[in-house]
Amino acid sequence: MNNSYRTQAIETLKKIFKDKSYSNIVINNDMKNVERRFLSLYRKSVLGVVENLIYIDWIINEMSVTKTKKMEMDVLTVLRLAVYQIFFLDKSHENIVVNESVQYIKDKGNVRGSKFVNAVLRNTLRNKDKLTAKMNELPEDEYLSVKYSYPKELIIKWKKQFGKDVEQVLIANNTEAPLEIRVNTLKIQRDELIKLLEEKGIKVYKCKYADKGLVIENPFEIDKTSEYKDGLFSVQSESSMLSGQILNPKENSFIIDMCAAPGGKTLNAAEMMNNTGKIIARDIYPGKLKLIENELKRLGISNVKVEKYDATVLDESLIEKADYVIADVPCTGLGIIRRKPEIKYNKTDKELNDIKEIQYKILENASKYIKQTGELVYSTCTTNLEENFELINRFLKNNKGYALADISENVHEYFDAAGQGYIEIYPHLHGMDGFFIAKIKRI
Ligand SMILES: C[S@@+](CC[C@H](N)C(=O)[O-])C[C@H]1O[C@@H](n2cnc3c(N)ncnc32)[C@H](O)[C@@H]1O
Repeated sequence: MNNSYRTQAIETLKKIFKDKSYSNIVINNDMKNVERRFLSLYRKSVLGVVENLIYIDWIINEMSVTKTKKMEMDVLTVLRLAVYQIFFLDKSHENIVVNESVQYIKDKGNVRGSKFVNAVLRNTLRNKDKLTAKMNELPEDEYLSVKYSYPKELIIKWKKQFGKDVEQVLIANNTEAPLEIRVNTLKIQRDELIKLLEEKGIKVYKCKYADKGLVIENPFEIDKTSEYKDGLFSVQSESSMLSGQILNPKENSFIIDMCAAPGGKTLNAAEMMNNTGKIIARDIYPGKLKLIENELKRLGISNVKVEKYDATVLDESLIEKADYVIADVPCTGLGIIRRKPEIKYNKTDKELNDIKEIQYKILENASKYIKQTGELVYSTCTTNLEENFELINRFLKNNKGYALADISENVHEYFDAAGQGYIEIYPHLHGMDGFFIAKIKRI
């Protein structure tokens, strides 16, 4: 091992914890400072700490009189990284991990801190088996919370929702998500792209549920390939692709995408319409809209107009104008913990209540934009019922002119509720990101 990647990993972790930045964004940004041969260890270690934070802090608090809440940020972060590596990575490196961690704090001029780190980590190494045994004896909710690193409130909530499957749910949400890509059918067909990628030694197979999707088995730096630069595909999760498959827009339609950035669903719809018709792609954050504009050029799409707009404000000029509306609303993100593990620690009840009201308002506005023959797809990347079926139900009760539309033909035979107009996707059942997708029509 080598200390240089450790220094960067600690800096990255500090940004994630102190500034509450998304791990995937910070990692992608900081990766350039890490030697190529350490990239995989760097990424795995940073994500591993975030994913197993409650477990790690429980171990540190068992082994130290000074508790994690009282520790200096540098010392705490070094300990978190080392404890992760001691418990989750190759055993043979344990002593190197301790030595490098102690050295890191010493190099900062903190001799007392380095002695403390040494004592906690040596103590941890000596007591590893005892600690695991003690963890296994914790009362059930606490055990699940510590072992899989989810706040206790979420364990209690999910026990109510998933019953005896809760442990499977926790495990599935801690499992690394596959990298999926969407074939740009304006430029190439799926079988042809498979051939091109395989010729380069990139192993791919077809997604089970998404007709335009491929799973990349050995995903590193896929965006450096000429196929990516030529716009033959985009990175998009299979669940997100299904939302387009459910929308299934006809050529020459007019679509409003109310929460469009970074553009996955807009771009998929544009490809499905064969670059005909028109899509207005809106988002409240102008910085994120630039991402869509860049993608339009790369993919060769010309039927999209990008606009900054707040979806909670009704746009009178668009009432009953759209053939389709996409309302891919901001949400708690509890379905994408596999990709952004910090999501499990961040949400409060107040935030949830605020977000539900925003979602409801966006849905209400969306419903006003569709023509009499139009269709609206509402989606979230959360498994939280309050943001999903319950929200749709509330809307339908308050708005008698609307109903759920049968989508069973769009998702083949796989989802029971598709005939009733919606699907619920779960990592533990489908191996995909947790999503809710519903199609609503006027009646
Ligand atoms: C789930 S993401 C959309 C993902 C996107 N549809 C895609 O497939 O790539 C939700 C988006 O809603 C945007 N957003 C949040 N509040 C908004 C508002 N009031 N009006 C419009 N967009 C909003 C966020 O910036 C975020 O990009």
